[in-house]
Amino acid sequence: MTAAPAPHPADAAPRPAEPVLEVTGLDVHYGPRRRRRRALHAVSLSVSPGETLGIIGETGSGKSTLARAVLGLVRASAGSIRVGGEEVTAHDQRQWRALRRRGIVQYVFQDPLRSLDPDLTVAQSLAEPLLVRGVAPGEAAARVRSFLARVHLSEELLGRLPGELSGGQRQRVAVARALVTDPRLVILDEPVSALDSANRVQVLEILKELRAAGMALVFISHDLGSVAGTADRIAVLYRGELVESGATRDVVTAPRHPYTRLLLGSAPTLRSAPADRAEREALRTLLHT
Ligand SMILES: Nc1ncnc2c1ncn2[C@@H]1O[C@H](COP(=O)(O)OP(=O)(O)OP(=O)(O)O)[C@@H](O)[C@H]1O
Repeated sequence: MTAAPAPHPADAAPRPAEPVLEVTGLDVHYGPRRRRRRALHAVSLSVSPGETLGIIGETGSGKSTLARAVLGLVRASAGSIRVGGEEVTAHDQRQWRALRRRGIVQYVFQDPLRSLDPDLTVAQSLAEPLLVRGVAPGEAAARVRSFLARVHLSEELLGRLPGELSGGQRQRVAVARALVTDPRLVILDEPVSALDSANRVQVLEILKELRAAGMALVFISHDLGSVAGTADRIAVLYRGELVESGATRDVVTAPRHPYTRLLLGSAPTLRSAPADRAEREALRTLLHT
């Protein structure tokens, strides 16, 4: 009997890419020991290269805490976080700074003034992450110009301070700053919530281009409508726990958890028929008492 021929490498099933972000059983608490309050419990998720994970939840559900934990700004009290294959859960501040300097993970917050130094011009803000990584000033300036084009901003803005830009321009500069180091993972915490609809559409288009370029994005929002058009998958946070996650289409068309149905009911444009008012009231009572 002859052995079956070894499969040709081209026939072998493609191996799934290693996740850029892997969070397993994450707990985060705030406050001193005696008055500790749990903000996240048993949160597990992963994001692969080129994938956008949307995280939605109402105010206080723990979205920003999750972003902060993944950026090393708050400590996990249980569970693990891996970024770019590196176990980072027990990293101290020095190790986190080193990881952030390597530019593997970047962030964009709702308020661009939190990501941008008000005393640095656009050119300085965009060049800074490159200079920190040892890129020569001439090359940094050239890369800054190319990134400005990528976020559809004119070179005329390079000499301006953040306070001399419109809100939409500021947010696009913050997005460009997050991109200059060519990160593998970008955490976006409510990146379009403060923008008018024209700027919102522009930033969402930019995010789609990034995803197409292979970046992994975590897009956090209280607004399912903003996330649904961009995310491949959606995870729903409720009172610090992930209550549902799945392909965006499945979560939007066939939500399993009552809280997800409630969120969908608040975003009627996503479904042809808005949720019935009485049903929504009943869900609210169920969830909030
Ligand atoms: N620094 C802090 N100290 C103590 N408690 C905090 C702190 N930051 C957040 N919390 C609490 O942790 C919980 C989760 O807050 P978090 O900011 O992560 O929610 P969120 O979903 O991002 O809300 P929002 O949409 O309003 O920003 C809330 O109960 C909040 O009051």
